Amino acid sequence: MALKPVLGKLGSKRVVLASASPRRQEILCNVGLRFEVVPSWFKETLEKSSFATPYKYAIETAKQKALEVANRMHVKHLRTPDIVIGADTIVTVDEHILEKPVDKQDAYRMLSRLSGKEHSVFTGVAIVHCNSKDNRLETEVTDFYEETKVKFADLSEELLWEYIHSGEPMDKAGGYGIQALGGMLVEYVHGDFLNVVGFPLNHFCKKLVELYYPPPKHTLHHIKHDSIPSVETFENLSDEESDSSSPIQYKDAIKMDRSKPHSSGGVCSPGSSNIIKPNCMVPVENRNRVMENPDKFPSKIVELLDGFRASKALFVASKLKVFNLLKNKGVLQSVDVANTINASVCGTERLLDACAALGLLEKTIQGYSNTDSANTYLASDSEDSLHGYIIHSNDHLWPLFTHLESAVKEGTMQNYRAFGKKSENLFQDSYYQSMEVKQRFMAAMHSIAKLTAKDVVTAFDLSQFRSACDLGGCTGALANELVQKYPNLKVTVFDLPEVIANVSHFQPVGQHTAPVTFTSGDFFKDNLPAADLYILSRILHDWTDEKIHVLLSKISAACKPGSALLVAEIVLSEEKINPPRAVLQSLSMTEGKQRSASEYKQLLEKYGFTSVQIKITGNFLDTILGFRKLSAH
Ligand SMILES: O=c1[nH]cc([C@@H]2O[C@H](COP(=O)(O)OP(=O)(O)OP(=O)(O)O)[C@@H](O)[C@H]2O)c(=O)[nH]1
Repeated sequence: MALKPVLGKLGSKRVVLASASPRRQEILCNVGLRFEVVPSWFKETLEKSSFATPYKYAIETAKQKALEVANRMHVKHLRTPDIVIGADTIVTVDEHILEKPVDKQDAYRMLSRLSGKEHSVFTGVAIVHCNSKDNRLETEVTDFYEETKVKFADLSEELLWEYIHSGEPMDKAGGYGIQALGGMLVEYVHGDFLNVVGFPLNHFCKKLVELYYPPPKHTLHHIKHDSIPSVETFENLSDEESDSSSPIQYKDAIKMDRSKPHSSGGVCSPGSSNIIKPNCMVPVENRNRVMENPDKFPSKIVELLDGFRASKALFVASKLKVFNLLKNKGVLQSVDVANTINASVCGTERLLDACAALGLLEKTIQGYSNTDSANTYLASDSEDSLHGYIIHSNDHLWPLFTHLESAVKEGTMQNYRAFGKKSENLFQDSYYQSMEVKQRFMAAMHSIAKLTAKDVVTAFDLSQFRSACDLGGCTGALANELVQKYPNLKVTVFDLPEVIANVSHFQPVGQHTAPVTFTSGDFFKDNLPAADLYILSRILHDWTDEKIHVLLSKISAACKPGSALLVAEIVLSEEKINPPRAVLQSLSMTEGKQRSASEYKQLLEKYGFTSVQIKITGNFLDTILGFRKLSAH
């Protein structure tokens, strides 16, 4: 039986993966499930000894992760999901439960314990169905676990340390990643390979079928209680539902995944955003067709190959304000859209169809209409609109990326080739002197800051601070979110005079919190406003080490003991290939670079900040908080 009908049913539901694990995201993306990623804040601290078996511990942790996200989305953002999926992977050996190592010594302890032995990997999974009734959240939990046995070869000390120094063990249960370098440690695997990687896809798919297509009552006796339903359960679908013309055959899908080690890269990893991921946005219908014969068809490569067309369709539809029009009018035929946007009917129809194929619009016999996601993120007048950033991507990033080959050869930004101007200092460059370019840039920063601000201000409890200064805070979007969350906090935005001169039309109307103060200056040259908390959001990755030295030295000097620095950036995985969003951003060849968690920690410590904590939100931006100690190095 095919999986397509189940995915079709889920296509109309708001599915959330409560996990920051890029592997889980990739595994689920690969089967064509459309979902959002909202990493759980649940701390994995349940008392292990209170569980009769290790798998019960993994299941309970998975459940708590999913419930935490369901509750948070319901209460905080009033966006109740339909389904939240949580998972937890653990390794057991000699009656010990191993989770992710806390440091290299811990990784050493784990790996030497596993050396030469067989161990079990358990992943507990919870599927939480949510329903909001009278503003109260009702949940129904389905859970299960999968066990896989893995045998390690005898590991020499040399190999063990070489592996640990690769950085790979740190975010992996048991301290190894079987899908990558850690595969060299393994002699055999008995059971589901993907279960070891972090998500038992086979069992999960069966569970979905069981939930959405329960077997007719008279066949129930074929299924043993508390066991995985047999594959035959798939046959319970009617002909119509199981559409044999485009099957993702369950066994084939598993075969494909097992035969190829999973790279942790991929388009669907965290860091892209808290909205549906681009390649998950491809409608289920199309994905299934592409994946029809996974062994013979390079679907991922084809998706990447077509990616530029998809991006450009989004850019042009945004530029022509198609999403605004459909938000205001509801449903329109292509001819009406064409007339309003002053474009050809045939061209408009092709564009609208492309947007529908990409899952941005819906197409029915009545015409075209926005999806919820388009109303929320693509119409320029929406609260959470990404319009500014999309236009910036089209007008600024797209020309730069057409010169990627030169950028790679020369290792420099391609502003001169793309715009005929050099851009050493953004706002002082003649290219940015144009009011239109300046405002477009600010609109782009504003839309990203608005989208990310909530995650940044809630990542840590900042209630202990009395004053904050957002350095390079541009339109004040983050500052405004800060004063909403902490009404007693006095927030100053410090940015270049040219920026401050243009902030007025980005200010929220009808906000009843203390106003944010805007101060102009150059954070490399001028004195910084006094504050207990300094914020650098999306600043550090753009500058050279020398400039960062100047900036962090100034902040460090301005900080009193107990003050802190909050950095918001996309944090790279230690192997530096995830999330792809950060890695792809680097291709712009700005003077700066993206950094991993350990690099940010080292950087902050170098300038006298201690107790550095890092929160991976899995959304657009991660956060790093460090406290100023008594004396600087
Ligand atoms: O061979 C491999 N084994 C395990 C992994 C990865 O290890 C982690 C397991 O940790 P956990 O279940 O706690 O999940 P987190 O990463 O903390 O993400 P959540 O936000 O879901 O809690 C998991 O990422 C596995 O993928 C591996 O990659 N290879």
